[in-house]
Amino acid sequence: MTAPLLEVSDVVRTYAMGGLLARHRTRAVDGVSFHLDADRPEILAVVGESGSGKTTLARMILNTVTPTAGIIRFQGTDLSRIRRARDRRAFMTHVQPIFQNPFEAFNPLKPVDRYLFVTAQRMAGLKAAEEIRQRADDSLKTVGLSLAEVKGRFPHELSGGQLQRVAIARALIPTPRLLVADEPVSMIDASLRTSIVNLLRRLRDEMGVSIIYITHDLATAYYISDRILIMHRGRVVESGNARAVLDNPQHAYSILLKRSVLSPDAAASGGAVLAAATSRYDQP
Ligand SMILES: Nc1ncnc2c1ncn2[C@@H]1O[C@H](COP(=O)(O)OP(=O)(O)OP(=O)(O)O)[C@@H](O)[C@H]1O
Repeated sequence: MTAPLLEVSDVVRTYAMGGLLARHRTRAVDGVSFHLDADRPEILAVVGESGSGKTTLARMILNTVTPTAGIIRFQGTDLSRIRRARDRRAFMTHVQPIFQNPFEAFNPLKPVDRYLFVTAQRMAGLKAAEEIRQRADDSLKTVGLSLAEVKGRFPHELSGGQLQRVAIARALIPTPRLLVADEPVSMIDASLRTSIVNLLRRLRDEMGVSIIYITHDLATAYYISDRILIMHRGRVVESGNARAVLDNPQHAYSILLKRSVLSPDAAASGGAVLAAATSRYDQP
């Protein structure tokens, strides 16, 4: 039997909070379990308000934050057992991050093509200059750009949408099986969001890449995801087929989340309506 691509089992992450006298632990992620099949690429949306634990969960899957309890396995390997640099590199060829702000992901003083070349050398193990250039160009073409367009250009010479495409191209160079995309379109101009979101869908359909898509945005989650996890205070309160859950949420928090996000007031309030509504939900 093939091991799942990713198995997250009862994972917890706590952090110490407060000063010396009022020290307590907060459960950023509190007993989360799910898995991704190895033979069925999918987009899994993880949604929830700010502070619900989405980024902490993403970091544990990327193996940059260690769970306090529980196990995460990638292709059957327990991530806590990956210690040697060589094994870490091998893991990173399979699981790649996409971050929220592409301008923070690149050094402003380095031309962006350097990143692609270094990734092709270090992560994909390519040696010949022509092979490296070719892999960078192929990867850029997958995201609708080309090496000729970005060669020698610095991050500030590209739009946010173009730079996020370069970040995705870089992540694709080692031919990963899983992308962990944490709010990948929230800093991108609204007019360019759809093209990035469509790109994620194409990567699933044409390259067989699974994607964990972390977002506040229920509309794009509805549009591209196969499954959804709704998180609240570190826990998964509802999960299932994305359209079924969003069309007909069952859990009180999911109903509130949908209502708050979709109400006309919500767009104008920049999240204040959601925060107010969910804090009402939190009242005992
Ligand atoms: N390094 C840390 N030290 C202490 N507390 C942390 C740390 N990282 C996260 N937390 C806390 O854990 C909780 C979950 O945070 P997390 O960033 O995972 O949520 P999120 O859903 O990704 O929020 P956002 O959408 O705002 O990024 C929050 O209460 C946060 O303050």
